[in-house]
Amino acid sequence: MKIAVIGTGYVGLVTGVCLAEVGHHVTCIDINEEKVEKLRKGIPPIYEKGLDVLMIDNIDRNRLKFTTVHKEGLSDAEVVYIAVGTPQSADGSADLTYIYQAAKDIGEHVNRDVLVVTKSTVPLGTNFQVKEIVEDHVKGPFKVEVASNPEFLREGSAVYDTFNGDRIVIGTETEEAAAILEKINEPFDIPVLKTSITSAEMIKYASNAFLATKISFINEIASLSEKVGADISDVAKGVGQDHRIGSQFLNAGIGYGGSCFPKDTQALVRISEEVEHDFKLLKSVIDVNARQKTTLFEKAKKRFGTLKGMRVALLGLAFKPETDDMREAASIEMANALTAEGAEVIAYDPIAMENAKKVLPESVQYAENIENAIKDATVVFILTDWKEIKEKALLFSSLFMKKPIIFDGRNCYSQEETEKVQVEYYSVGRSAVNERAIHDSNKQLAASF
Ligand SMILES: NC(=O)C1=CN([C@@H]2O[C@H](COP(=O)(O)OP(=O)(O)OC[C@H]3O[C@@H](n4cnc5c(N)ncnc54)[C@H](O)[C@@H]3O)[C@@H](O)[C@H]2O)C=CC1
Ligand SMILES: O=C(O)[C@H]1O[C@H](OP(=O)(O)OP(=O)(O)OC[C@H]2O[C@@H](n3ccc(=O)[nH]c3=O)[C@H](O)[C@@H]2O)[C@H](O)[C@@H](O)[C@@H]1O
Repeated sequence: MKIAVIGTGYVGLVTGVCLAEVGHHVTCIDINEEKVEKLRKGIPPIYEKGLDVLMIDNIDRNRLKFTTVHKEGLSDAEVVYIAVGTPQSADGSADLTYIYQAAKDIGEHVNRDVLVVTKSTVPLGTNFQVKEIVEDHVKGPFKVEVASNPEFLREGSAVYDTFNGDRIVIGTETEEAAAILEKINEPFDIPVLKTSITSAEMIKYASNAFLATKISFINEIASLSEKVGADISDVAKGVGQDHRIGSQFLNAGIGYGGSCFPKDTQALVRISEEVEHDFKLLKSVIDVNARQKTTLFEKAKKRFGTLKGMRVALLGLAFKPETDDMREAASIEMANALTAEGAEVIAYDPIAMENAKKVLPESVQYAENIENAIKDATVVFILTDWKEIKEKALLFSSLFMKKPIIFDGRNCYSQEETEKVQVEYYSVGRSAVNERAIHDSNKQLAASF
């Protein structure tokens, strides 16, 4: 089938490449010339495992093209996917500027009957607006159908998720539109759920809101566990073993970040307000997450009094491992707080450092490896649980730091591991390790003055 994809971000690019991989002829359109230039050369502008190989292969097979010219991609497309961004507006709602522009672009350039498929996460009712805009701009007696086909991929495993998703949700007004999308997706061999457009739009927000709720819930239990002396790792394991609850998304930490949970939870609260529904639970989820982001910094302040003048190693900058995405990453708030406090920050991330430079304070220094970040640091903060960081941070801290102190926002190590290597260790939802010994020696030191 001839398919156009508007927007070549995480979703659009992965969708385009994977649709080409299963045999469709895909033209990806983006307004960003620099991006398209790279894409044409087979260089993905984002870090996603396995994407480059599939991209090059499908460009070579002539099934995948990239352009900045809408007409080129849209004029003979039978199906057009919209995968542009829907960022958060100042009032928390989803900003639909790019969606409306894409709809206008489609209307102006399609040259036949068309099915417009929205992959972007959009508030309820948006697909009907898209239909109206496309219809208002088409230059012929063409039939316009719309479908909501929300995306559930995770960054870092986007290609894998596309081929191994739990479900494909197809929301349409007609059976014919649903049948086209079913046919397109047949090669993926993933269960399809057909719904109305509005239900499909809701499924996406409800899924992200539920996952965010799970995270805030376990973070609340973590805070409580610290206070009563329980260990959140054991608690989460025990809770998750009940398969009605499930073990995924029960990792306590420094709160959820990324390009979707923060904006989609806010957007759903705004959607609720518009229909006079007070979504109390979701508002609390958001509040808990905001508080969670500061807990590690507060712990360090409590431990040291002030971090002024201290050299702090920040390990892991991306919002989660296996991605270079810095959107709503915990490292941003942490680097800002540390810098405002007067600390000297030296940061390291295996992949995200170039993107980090665009959003972290200018004074932040960057180390080329973990060893260099840790070497002269007084304290280490772990913010992203990259495999490399998990493997090296504890060992290197114990080897290279004069008095190793780690604040771990991702619970990378067991209490036993840290006890063994004599590192003063603070994590989330568990008691501090070696704290007493250090405090005792501090007391002795103080007494000697
Ligand atoms: N990033 C993710 O993991 C997921 C994102 N989503 C949703 O998918 C949508 C897209 O997200 P991302 O891919 O992260 O966005 P992104 O911001 O990475 O990419 C969007 C792309 O669209 C392009 N664009 C904007 N207007 C255009 C136009 N009129 N014509 C052509 N190109 C245009 C931009 O230049 C940009 O390259 C959002 O609604 C997001 O909530 C859904 C599931 C997963
Ligand atoms: O709509 C979207 O964009 C996507 O949002 C999330 O995917 P993503 O943001 O890529 O990453 P996740 O793996 O879900 O992690 C999100 C955040 O939650 C945090 N998290 C995750 C799991 C957990 O147990 N604890 C926890 O703190 C992560 O560190 C990260 O900051 C969803 O998992 C995808 O299904 C969805 O398609």
